[in-house]
Amino acid sequence: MAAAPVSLSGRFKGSFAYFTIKDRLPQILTRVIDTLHRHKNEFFEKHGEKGVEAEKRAISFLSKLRNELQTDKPMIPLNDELPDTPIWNQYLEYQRNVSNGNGQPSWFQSPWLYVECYMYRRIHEALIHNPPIDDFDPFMEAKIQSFFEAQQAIIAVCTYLQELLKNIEDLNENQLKEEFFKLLQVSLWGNRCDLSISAGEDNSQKSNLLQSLNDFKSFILVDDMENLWSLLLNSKKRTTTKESITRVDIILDNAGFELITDLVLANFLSSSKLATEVHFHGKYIPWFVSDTTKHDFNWTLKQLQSANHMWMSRCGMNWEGNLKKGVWVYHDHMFWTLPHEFSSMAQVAPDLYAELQKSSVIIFKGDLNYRKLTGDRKWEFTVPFHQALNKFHPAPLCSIRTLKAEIQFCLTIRLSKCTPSGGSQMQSRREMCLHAAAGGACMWQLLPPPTTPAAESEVLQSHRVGIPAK
Ligand SMILES: O=P(O)(O)OC[C@@]1(O)O[C@H](CO)[C@@H](O)[C@@H]1O
Ligand SMILES: [Mn+2]
Repeated sequence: MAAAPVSLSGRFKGSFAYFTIKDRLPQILTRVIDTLHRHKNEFFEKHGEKGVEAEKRAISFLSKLRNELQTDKPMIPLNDELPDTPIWNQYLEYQRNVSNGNGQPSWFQSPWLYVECYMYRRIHEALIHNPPIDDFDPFMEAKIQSFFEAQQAIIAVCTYLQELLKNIEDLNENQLKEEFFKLLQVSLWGNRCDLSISAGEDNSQKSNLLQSLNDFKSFILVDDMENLWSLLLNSKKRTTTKESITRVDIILDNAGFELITDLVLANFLSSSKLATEVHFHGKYIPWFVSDTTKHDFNWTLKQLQSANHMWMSRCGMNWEGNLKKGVWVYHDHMFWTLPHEFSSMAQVAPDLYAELQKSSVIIFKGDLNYRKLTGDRKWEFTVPFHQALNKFHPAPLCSIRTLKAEIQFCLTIRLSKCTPSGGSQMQSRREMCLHAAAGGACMWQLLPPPTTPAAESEVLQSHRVGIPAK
């Protein structure tokens, strides 16, 4: 197998990576600094002068970080006392070694995936170093605002779910499949509500997404929901004895509306008995502005329970009940907030890899997870997705992602509404590729780890067009 290509990086001027590091990451850092400024009085009320002093030190730390970023300074080791610090500093050493003497690892020369993850870990370090504000989540305000901005959309999906649950026992297989496909797409489009791509600007779902699914269908040129359905249905049919289980793992992405869509999907999987267990995986620290932490997950359930809308509160009660009964489990392993490609998981976090091997299917939500699945490298579009996983497959996996970065794979083309520049005709299953456009959406399904080359050819489809307006 050919060596993996170079990583996407800010050293490629004009790339999305370059634009992100040059413009968007400084914007996000500035927004964090402004947030700390705006909470000065709260820190004083809660902690007195100590809180104000801590706020000043954190702002000074973040201003220095922003200057390092904007002037392409070398990355420096972390020096807080968190359990992941040695792993981060080992990774910096690794980057020094692989930089082939091209100087120190730095913001515009090192892999985009590393520097972007490193920025969020340095933001956390700025707070950790400054008690008593060390437990402050600088993105909390934006995540809460995004939740409340999406109230109508949340009411719509919670209402839809509760109406559906009233007669879910009476649905035949086709009707169940139809509902499954709908809720998968709601979860897909929920991924547009990401505050990192918007650099913290409001990016919440305002309208009832269920009414737009048909309009959005053409933005998913090819999806593989059928195979995902077959995998779950076959597993359900095998789950006749109480010993065997169907476990679905959802690697969460953004809090707010996207988290609600993932919980709605999970509720449908449990109530339809397509899954006997659902495991959620959130982030260990505040991450990529809107990614879900344990606090966000629990806050969301409490917020729903106390909502003055019957179906929202019913959802919140049911979901908390599922967690208490153990049919739902929440995990937040620190691996998800390390810079590593997922192909390193078996070495770096063997416990997590072993946990995921218990899954019947793993659903990876969002673009960052997709980038880590494929190493965020300059792959040719025609490279088999399975190859890009670089032997990472603890279980059958599916990536549901709205495209926000250049990386993209086409494996087999069943249908395409776009042709590469030059209008080439449909080519053989593995030759045609769609040139990366700005945005789009994918449903990805990786079948159980292929045993034969032929099995691999059954693997993925993907296409892209622009992401539809909300
Ligand atoms: O994982 P998510 O929430 O779908 O997206 C996170 C994200 O917007 O952050 C990066 C830009 O800063 C993008 O690569 C990536 O899409
Ligand atoms: Mn995210």
